[in-house]
Order: sequence, then C-alpha cells, then structure tokens
Amino acid sequence: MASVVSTASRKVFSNATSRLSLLTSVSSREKSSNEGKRRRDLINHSRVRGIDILRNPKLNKGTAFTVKERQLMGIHGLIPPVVRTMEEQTVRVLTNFRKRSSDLDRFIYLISLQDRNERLFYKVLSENVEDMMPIVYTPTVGQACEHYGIVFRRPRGLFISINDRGHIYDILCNWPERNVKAIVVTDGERILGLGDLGVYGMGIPVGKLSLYTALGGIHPAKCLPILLDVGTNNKKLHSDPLYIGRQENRVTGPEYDDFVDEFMHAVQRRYGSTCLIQFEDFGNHNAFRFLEKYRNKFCTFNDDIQGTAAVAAAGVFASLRITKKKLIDNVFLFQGAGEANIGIAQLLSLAMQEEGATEAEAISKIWMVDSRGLLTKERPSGGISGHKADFAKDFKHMNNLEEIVEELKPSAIIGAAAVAGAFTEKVIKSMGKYNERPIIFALSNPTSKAECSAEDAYTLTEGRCVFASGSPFPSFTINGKTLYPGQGNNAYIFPGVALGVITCGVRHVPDLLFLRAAQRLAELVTDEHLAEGRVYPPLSDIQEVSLNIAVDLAEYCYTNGLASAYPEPDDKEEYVKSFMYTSEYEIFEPETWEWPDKA
Ligand SMILES: NC(=O)C1=CN([C@@H]2O[C@H](COP(=O)(O)OP(=O)(O)OC[C@H]3O[C@@H](n4cnc5c(N)ncnc54)[C@H](OP(=O)(O)O)[C@@H]3O)[C@@H](O)[C@H]2O)C=CC1
Ligand SMILES: CC(=O)C(=O)O
Ligand SMILES: [Mg+2]
Repeated sequence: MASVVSTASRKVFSNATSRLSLLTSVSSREKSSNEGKRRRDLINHSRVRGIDILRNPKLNKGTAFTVKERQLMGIHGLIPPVVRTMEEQTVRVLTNFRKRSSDLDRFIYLISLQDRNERLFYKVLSENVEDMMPIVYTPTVGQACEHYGIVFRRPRGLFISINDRGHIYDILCNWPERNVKAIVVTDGERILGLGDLGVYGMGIPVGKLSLYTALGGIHPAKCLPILLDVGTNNKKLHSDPLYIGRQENRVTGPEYDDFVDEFMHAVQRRYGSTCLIQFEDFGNHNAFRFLEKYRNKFCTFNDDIQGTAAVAAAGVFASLRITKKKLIDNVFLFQGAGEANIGIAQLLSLAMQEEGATEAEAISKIWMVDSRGLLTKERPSGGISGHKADFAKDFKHMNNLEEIVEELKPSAIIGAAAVAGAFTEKVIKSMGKYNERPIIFALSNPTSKAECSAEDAYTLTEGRCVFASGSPFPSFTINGKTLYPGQGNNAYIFPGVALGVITCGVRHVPDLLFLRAAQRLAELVTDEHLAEGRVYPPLSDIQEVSLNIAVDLAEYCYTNGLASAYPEPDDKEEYVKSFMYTSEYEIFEPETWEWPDKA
C-alpha cells in the first residue's frame, strides 16, 4: 500500500532507541479505517461526474482511471486511451520534474500537479523528499514567494483581508472542507529571511501544509493554509502590477489586533477548540505577543519560535555525543536575537534546568548578538526589550562578531539573523581555534541568507566542525571523508508535533512538548549518522521521524492529562497510524462500491 508514511523505501533505524517497527505495513485498523475513508469520500463526491471528475484534484487519477471507471464516471474519451499504473505515472512525473531547467520551474510544475492530481503529488513528494523538499519548501519556496505574482496559478487556501472584519466566520464557512484540524496562518510580514512579502507570503503556509501531509501523514482535507492580508510595508509591492493583495501600508495597532482576535475566535467556532493554529512568519513584534496571548486559550504554537527551538536543540543534543560535553559545559553564542534564536535560547535554558542547572547558571551560558551588538545590560543604543532582556549580560559593549567570538570563545555559534555571510572566515577559524569540535549552525533561510556555507565551515575548520543549516547544502568531501550537513529546519518538528497534537485532541501546546520532541529527534540520530557528520537523521527518514515524534507526544499527552480524545488508546502507534493519509488512489469500480442512487 502506498501510504505516505509506509513507502517501500522505509528503513528501520539501527538505533535501539527507535522502538517503532517502521517496516510494519499498514495495520489492519488503518486498513479498515482507510477503506472507510475511501468509501466516505466517494459518497461525498458521488454527484461529481464527467469532466468535473478530471477537474477535481482530489478525485482525478488521470491516465490511471481504468476503462470500467471511465465508462462508469462518464469520462471515457476525455483522457488518452492508455491506462497507466500509479507507479508508471510517477516515472513520468519524475522525468518531467528533472527536465525542467530551473528550480522555480520545478516548483511551478509540482504545484500544478498538486492542483491536478493530489494523490499523485503526495506520492511523488513523499517518496522523493530529498529531491523535492528543497523545491516545495526552502530554498525554492522563498523564490516562489518573491515571484508569486507570476507563479500564482490557482488559489489554494483562504485569503482573509482586513476589509473582511466582522465576516471572518462566514469566509471560513466558504472553505469546502468541514473537518479542518490544522491551519497554518501568516500575515506575510517576515517571509523566511526575505522580509515583508505581504500576500505573496501565501507560498509558506501552502508549503508547510504540504509537508504536514507528505511528512506527517495528515490528510490534506484536514489542512487549511490562510493568509491574513493587512497590507504590506514593502514599497516595491505597492507598485507591482502583478501583486495580488492590498497595496497599502500594513494596518497596525488595535485594528490589527482585533482582526487577528476575530480570526482566532472564528476558527474556534468553525472548527472547534482542538483545531491547531500554527503561526508562521509573522513579524517579530507580533509573533511573541500573539504566542503569549493565545497559547493558553487556543490550540496554537509559533513554529518560528517553538518549532525552530526544538530542531536546533535536537541538533545540539546530538552534537554533544560528538563533542563529549555536557549541555551545561557549553558556551552558546547566538547571532540574532529574534523569534528563532530567542526560542532556541529559551529551550536550551529549559533543557539545562531539566538537567539540574539553576536558571541563572543556564542563562550565564547563553550570549546573544542583535543588530546593535552583544546583548549587554548597558548599551549606548539604549534599552533592551522583551525576552531579550533575560539574556542580557553585565559585560562591556561589543558589536563586532569576530571580536565577540575571540572574546567569549563559544563552543557553539548559532546564526538566525538573515545576515548572509555573517560567519566570516575569521569567525569560523576562531571557532576552530578554541574547540576541537566546534558547533556551527547557520540557520537562516533561504540559502542566500545563510551565515556561511557547509563547504566554508568544513574547510575552515579542517573538517572538524559539527555543522547544520536551515536550508540544505550538498555533502562535502574533505581529507577523504564525506560529510553530510544536517538540515536544522523546523520541518523535522512541526509535522510530528502536529500529528501528535491533532490525534490526541490537545487543547494547548506547552513548551515541554517541544522539549520532548527535541529529545526524541536527537535520540533518532544514530552513531552512524554522527560518523557522517549528520546531527539529524537523513531527510529520507523524515516521515519515520515525524511518526516517532507523534507517538512519543501521544504517550506524553495521555500520561500528563493533555489529551482530550477518549477513550485512551492502548497502542498509541496503531492509534496515530490509523489517522494517517494514504496517497493510494481510490477505487471507483462497482466491485468495491456502487453509486448510492443505484444502491
Ligand atoms: N532553520 C529554521 O528552521 C528557521 C530559520 N529561521 C530563519 O532565521 C532568520 C531570522 O528569523 P527570525 O528570528 O524569525 O527573525 P526576527 O526578525 O525575529 O529576528 C532577526 C534577528 O536578527 C537580528 N539582526 C538583524 N541584523 C543583524 C546583524 N547585522 N547582526 C546581528 N543580528 C542582527 C535582529 O536584531 P534586532 O532584534 O536588533 O532587530 C533580530 O534579533 C530568518 O532567515 C529565518 O528564515 C527562522 C525560523 C526557522
Ligand atoms: C523555516 C522557517 O520557518 C523559516 O525560515 O521561517
Ligand atoms: Mg517560518
């Protein structure tokens, strides 16, 4: 069965800690539940006939319709006479995909496939994660957002404008799916490291939710991408004739807050209190505020703060097995003190405290640099706002990263400031000078914003550094050894967290769930991975990672009273799997189904 998570390419983790039998084929419960789903789908769509079937990406199988199906559904002659298997179609898709001359063309090709034949799209994406994730996700999705005016083909998801205030619930009711369980929402203000792209940022919720399905096995009908259009402060977009949103400055202040508030309550009213709302790529000043405001009232999390924290912490935990240090024995230097890095710093601090350190001890190991230099209590440029204040030190003011590294001699440097090339030759060499195995994470996205390349990090430390990056870098061979840079991207976290949260009916998502996800992800890194320089399992294993995280969180949620889905299942793995999407085609033949009006 071609389940998104049960592809033939599955491997068993050699790590003994991987307690899931990943070669297990689809369980009988899953099978019966999938049969049920297929039948329900058919009944729901039973009025669709003829050409409308081919125009419906959820039903369309293209040349894979059998002759019987073609006759039964009134589509005979509307497609070429040949009948292909899904596997044969996959070969055609891959040939087409590889023939495209640029990554942006590959992006357009894949979203067109998604618009045409959803199951085939998810099959090829889930079976070719290493090749296709860099297209539907970072870095290419960044390029697609920048050029969304020409990339845009068919709308996907909901566009809710500030002009729609008072009617957001009605707009949600226009969405054809009733059982939405996961929303990724952005207002487009901080799209990757590319800045304010306004409505063009819609590529991000769409891309993230494609990964919900391809990596987390969450049914696409349960996923809803949403763009909140409050305008954009990007002046170029104000005069862009192709722009598809409000060509005015952003609405801010109480009007904006009320709009977001109405949105949150409308979602809860329409889809219930266990519908997960993932905040994505909001501007810094709003991201933290909304997280605080909504985290205990809604089922929500901020991926840039909490998801990134978990993936980076997991990378650090795995790195410690290489550096042979305890977490508390490190000195962390963060380049950037925004959503990503503050989230990581907070989670690492929590992890140190879980291991017995006091809060003060933990914080003393964490240094941060923002656009005004080292975070110190006294700075010529004035006060320090928000969460940054927790990490400010009694120390002299410094604002040159190279000098800061020389002064502090950190064991780990983590960049998330979208300042391309911030890890200069001198910074990297200093890291190599003071550490046998320096930890260097260049987390900014897309690739054009990375603090340094994998090649630079490896070359300038003679292959000694432990490297990870937000967007993928190719492997690099040095001193006869091939090293595989880890992709320190929240894509290792949010699909699994979402799957766990949704299946258990969690109402609030505490930080401890992210710490738990980080620990689980780190456990899945084997000694063989580490020997290859990886601090994450390879991307080809990412679906198993998501499942592991989801099952682990399910255990945790039921034990700690966070789950609302009852009765509690005995076998959490079977339970989680029973919810998962299969990209296998539905069968529209009388042997398995009869038209309801003839039944
Ligand atoms: N790998 C991953 O999974 C993720 C990666 N990211 C990436 O991280 C980057 C930052 O995102 P995010 O944290 O949300 O953005 P924010 O806007 O919240 O934070 C950016 C931070 O960078 C600081 N900064 C800006 N210029 C400099 C400079 N010259 N020197 C030092 N610091 C500087 C800012 O300083 P100030 O506070 O003074 O303005 C701010 O603290 C983006 O490229 C994003 O794509 C984000 C989420 C996940
Ligand atoms: C990966 C991600 O969420 C970001 O760069 O914003
Ligand atoms: Mg993001």
